[in-house]
Amino acid sequence: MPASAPRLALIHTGGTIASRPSPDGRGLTPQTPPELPGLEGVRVSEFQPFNLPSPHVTPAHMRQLAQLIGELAADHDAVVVTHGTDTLEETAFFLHLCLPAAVPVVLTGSMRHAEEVSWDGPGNLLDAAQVALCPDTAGRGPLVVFGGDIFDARTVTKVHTSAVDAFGGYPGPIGRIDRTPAGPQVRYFATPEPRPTFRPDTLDRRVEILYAYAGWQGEGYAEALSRADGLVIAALGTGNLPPELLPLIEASDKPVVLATRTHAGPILPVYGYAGGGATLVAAGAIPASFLNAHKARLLLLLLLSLGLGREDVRRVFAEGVF
Ligand SMILES: NC(=O)C[C@H](N)C(=O)O
Repeated sequence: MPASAPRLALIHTGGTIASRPSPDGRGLTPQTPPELPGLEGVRVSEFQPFNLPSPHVTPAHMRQLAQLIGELAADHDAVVVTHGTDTLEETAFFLHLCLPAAVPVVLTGSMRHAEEVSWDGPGNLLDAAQVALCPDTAGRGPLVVFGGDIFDARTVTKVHTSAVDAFGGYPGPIGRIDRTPAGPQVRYFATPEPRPTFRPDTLDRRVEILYAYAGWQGEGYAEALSRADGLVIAALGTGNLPPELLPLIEASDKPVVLATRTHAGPILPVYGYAGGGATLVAAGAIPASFLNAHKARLLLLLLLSLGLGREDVRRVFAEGVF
């Protein structure tokens, strides 16, 4: 292979793309990482920092991955990460927040395992590698490629528990890869925006998520707030809550971020009834903009770990530059 051949780092972390039925008959478990099919003229180096089902992945693993990618970026042109789909969007967003956009990083996974007829692992992996190596991908930072669609780490979300097209998210893919007889065709529909990185030395803060529902009177709120350094609430609609939550939020001195449990759309503090978004924001709550609750949690975790206070946290969420 010529010395000028592109260098790709392939990082395996587990998930269904590495899974098979376990020999003890208990069900699927991560075992062997997938092989990258049909990519000629590329020098591929493989790494496996851990081999986990993605429900076992924590922010500490995400940080470990960010550090590894930071090291590999010095002598690789692009990075692909295989990952379980359940928390893939969280790892993608964490990497998006921590890594400079100059490093092309593409995450992918599969919804079917290697012993199923419709295994989607090899196709997704090849797509991810080709997107990562595509010159137009440079400067976009971590992306997710699944089913030929290319997603922004901020907006991508798992939208189906079992379908092969498991990823979506408002306002949809930012690009697409298709295979043609002439080779892969990658098209982008959006241009990247400049953004800062958030890189604390340690992840030593605790952020919990509470999920709002009709009739919630704040059960669990005080306990969560006493344990945590900040809370995210998956609130109703544009960021509204039952009236009982208003005095609880008013009395909180720790950051309380409002996301929505609705699958798309921003937090807008417009309603003035007790518990309406306008009253919650006046009481100190911080709107999460378009981020879902689990991504807002990661941003809040990084900001608190950087030592930011409530007003600086509010400013970062309000500016929306992340
Ligand atoms: N399709 C998958 O990868 C789901 C699996 N439970 C995981 O996230 O590890």
